[in-house]
Amino acid sequence: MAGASGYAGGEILRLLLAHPQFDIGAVTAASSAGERLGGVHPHLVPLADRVLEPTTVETLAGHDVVFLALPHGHSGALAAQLPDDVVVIDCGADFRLESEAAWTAFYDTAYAGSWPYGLPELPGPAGSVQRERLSGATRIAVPGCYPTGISLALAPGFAAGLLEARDVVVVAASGTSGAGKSLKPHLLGSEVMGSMSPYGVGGGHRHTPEIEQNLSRAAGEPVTVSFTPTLAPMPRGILATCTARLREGTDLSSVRAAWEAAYADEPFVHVLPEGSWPATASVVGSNHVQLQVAVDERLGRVVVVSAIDNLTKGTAGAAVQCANLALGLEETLGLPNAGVAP
Ligand SMILES: NC(=O)C1=CN([C@@H]2O[C@H](COP(=O)(O)OP(=O)(O)OC[C@H]3O[C@@H](n4cnc5c(N)ncnc54)[C@H](OP(=O)(O)O)[C@@H]3O)[C@@H](O)[C@H]2O)C=CC1
Ligand SMILES: CC(=O)N[C@@H](CCC(=O)OP(=O)(O)O)C(=O)O
Repeated sequence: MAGASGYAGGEILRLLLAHPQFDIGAVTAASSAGERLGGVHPHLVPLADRVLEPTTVETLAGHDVVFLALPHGHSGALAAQLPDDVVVIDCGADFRLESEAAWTAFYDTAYAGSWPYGLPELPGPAGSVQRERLSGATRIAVPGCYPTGISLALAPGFAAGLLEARDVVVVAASGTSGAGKSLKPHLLGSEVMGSMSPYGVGGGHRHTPEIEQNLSRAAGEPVTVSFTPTLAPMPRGILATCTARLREGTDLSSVRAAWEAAYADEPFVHVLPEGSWPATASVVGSNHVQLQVAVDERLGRVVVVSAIDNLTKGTAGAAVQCANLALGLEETLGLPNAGVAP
């Protein structure tokens, strides 16, 4: 586990502790190398006396599966030196985008290429689903947290041909752990508590091309998205409100039918019963995604709300789910099936 001292790495370790088929090997870090894991993640009691090692190819070699939870730009060089038959699951953005032009427009490191995209439930064209590309893969790029909730919310409508490809608008609120654990002035408690604030406004957030890539694949034509993230005063969770224009003649019953059909057999994605709405508190600590759909008949728009835990389904849960698929294990193995409340 590389990046074990970070938020995503800590969550992957929490899930692996409950996984019946994994033994945890080396745990690595950067500035925390040499420290006890219990010092940085006191909640991971069974691993408290493990010592964090430096993140090098030598410490990661010899494992069947390597999880990378490093800052952007650090995964490519490490992965390139690991044998091809080692399963590498990368939580960073480095291998998510298929378009070099999109990467260059939103990131300041060199384009590294793309790996199979680790969102198994993502509906594609003609009844396809992303999981088909993940079984047996040895390199998988875990999605960003916002793209997970937003893509799952809207893709069924595009795959079913119910939505127009323009004028898609998304506003999403994230808990502060989405930004990682390093010190950032805008994340100080006194700045965040009791306040919500937007950032990346005006189409500048780097998750925009990732969301567009996913929805364009589902639609079979280019989809453009206006995406505005906001920061919410909570440690975990993302609530995304996504709206798009319905094609002429599409009503609520055909919308519900399309979304329910897309996720009918999915263990982790749930279209809630009519009248119930997703809430971050309902999914914290679990690998579940909650969705609800509505139709604004006056404006001819669909409104889809999704809730995920950014650290579980939004990162670590997806990483373990993808590792299960890569290894041919049961996809749900070791993943938290119930959240914590209140
Ligand atoms: N937080 C979230 O909700 C999500 C995160 N991700 C992605 O997961 C990855 C990790 O994020 P997160 O855990 O939040 O970040 P954190 O800042 O919490 O952790 C970063 C980790 O990377 C290590 N690290 C820092 N610099 C280097 C370096 N130069 N070389 C090797 N290791 C280094 C840190 O070690 P040390 O502490 O010892 O310096 C730490 O273990 C990122 O790519 C992020 O985008 C993806 C989806 C959601
Ligand atoms: C609240 C917050 O700051 N969230 C992060 C998203 C975290 C994530 O999923 O992103 P990557 O893996 O793509 O870095 C952000 O907006 O940059």
